[in-house]
Amino acid sequence: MAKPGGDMARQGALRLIQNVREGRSLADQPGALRGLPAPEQARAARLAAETLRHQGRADAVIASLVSRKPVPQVLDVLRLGVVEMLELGAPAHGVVGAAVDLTKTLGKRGQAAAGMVNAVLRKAGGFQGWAALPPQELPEWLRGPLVEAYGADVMRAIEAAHQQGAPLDLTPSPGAAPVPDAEALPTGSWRLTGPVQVSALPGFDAGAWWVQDAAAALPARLLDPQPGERIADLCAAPGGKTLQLAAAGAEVTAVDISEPRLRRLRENLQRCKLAARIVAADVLDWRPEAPLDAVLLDAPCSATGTIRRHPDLPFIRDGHGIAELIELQATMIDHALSILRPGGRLVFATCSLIPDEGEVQVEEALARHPGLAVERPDLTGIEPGWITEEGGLRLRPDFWADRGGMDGFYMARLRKPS
Ligand SMILES: C[S@@+](CC[C@H](N)C(=O)[O-])C[C@H]1O[C@@H](n2cnc3c(N)ncnc32)[C@H](O)[C@@H]1O
Repeated sequence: MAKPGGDMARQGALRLIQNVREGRSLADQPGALRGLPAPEQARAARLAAETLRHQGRADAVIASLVSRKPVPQVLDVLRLGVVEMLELGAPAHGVVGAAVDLTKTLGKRGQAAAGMVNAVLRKAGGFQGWAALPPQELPEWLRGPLVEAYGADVMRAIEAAHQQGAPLDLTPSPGAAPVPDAEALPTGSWRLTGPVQVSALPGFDAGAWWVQDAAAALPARLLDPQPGERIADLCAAPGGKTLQLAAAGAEVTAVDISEPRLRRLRENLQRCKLAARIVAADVLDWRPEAPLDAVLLDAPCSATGTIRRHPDLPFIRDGHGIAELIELQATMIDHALSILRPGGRLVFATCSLIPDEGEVQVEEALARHPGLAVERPDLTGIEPGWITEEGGLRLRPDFWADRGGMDGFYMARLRKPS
């Protein structure tokens, strides 16, 4: 039986990690922490995420201290302990004792390994050079294509950015009062670093801002919504971009296939006192009554630009399904163009680092649609080096490294011929 406090959180974290090993994302385990008090749930979630984020470095420390690789569950207990001590700064004595107790809960193999866990973690607590160990590498299915696209140096810089994690970015409503201690980023987002309780920040209840990564805020800015324009936000939930379009005064229809995610979109609109028409549908089945002025398509993708927020992603995916997503994105682009008025504009965006889900999609759309043109981004705060050959915007986690990075994203603004 776990003792209250840290032990409950450690046991919860181990459960979360073991579910990740079975292919379930950290965000999709509603029952795993049931029964734990809220603070312990938060500790468990953080511990699991940080252990996965730093797994490569933890494994290097463990490998230097064992003669034989421990069985998987025991290895995860060791990883938790190493990360808690060396990354999160927890005192060794508490961590070692708790890890030994946790190991003993793992059946016969755990009982047999308890002495080894004790010895390894005692030594690991004094390990020198943690900060200098190379960051967790991406798995080969993703690393290979990214090295090919960006080169080995950029790959290492992206992995270093994943190791740093992500700050909290906010998108302000027009005229919102600044949040104390938030850094105003060049592109207009606000950034807070360190632990933050979002609902306790000034302006939360009034809906003066919403949480949105600085990179994720750029597709709506690139669309340049105007008051009264009829705009569809396709694949809209949970609605960060819908809020931006509505705040600009556009007449927005938000379309998404997921009812639960649309519920969050509805709550976000309510909190921010903004309005949009909400449609639960497959975007490929949805057509507006009349052609639209503009469409924002934030297409489903590999989400490989969000690993600093979701360090479990490399462990639960293996590259399968990306070819189907690429095909779906192309079909969605064609559909989005078909519901635009002549001269209307489409912003295509994905939170992916893979060029086949970004630059290549736009090149192929231009080849399929004679007269379609890309309009080069001209946004406050972006850097010229982020603009790609075909005229899109490629954002990477290693950009703004001294400011805390940004999610990986691709976006381009396409103009339908008049
Ligand atoms: C990248 S997320 C969108 C994020 C959102 N644009 C925002 O800024 O908050 C992709 C969304 O696509 C939706 N989706 C996936 N396939 C879809 C389809 N065929 N039709 C409509 N929505 C779809 C998912 O439910 C998910 O909410």
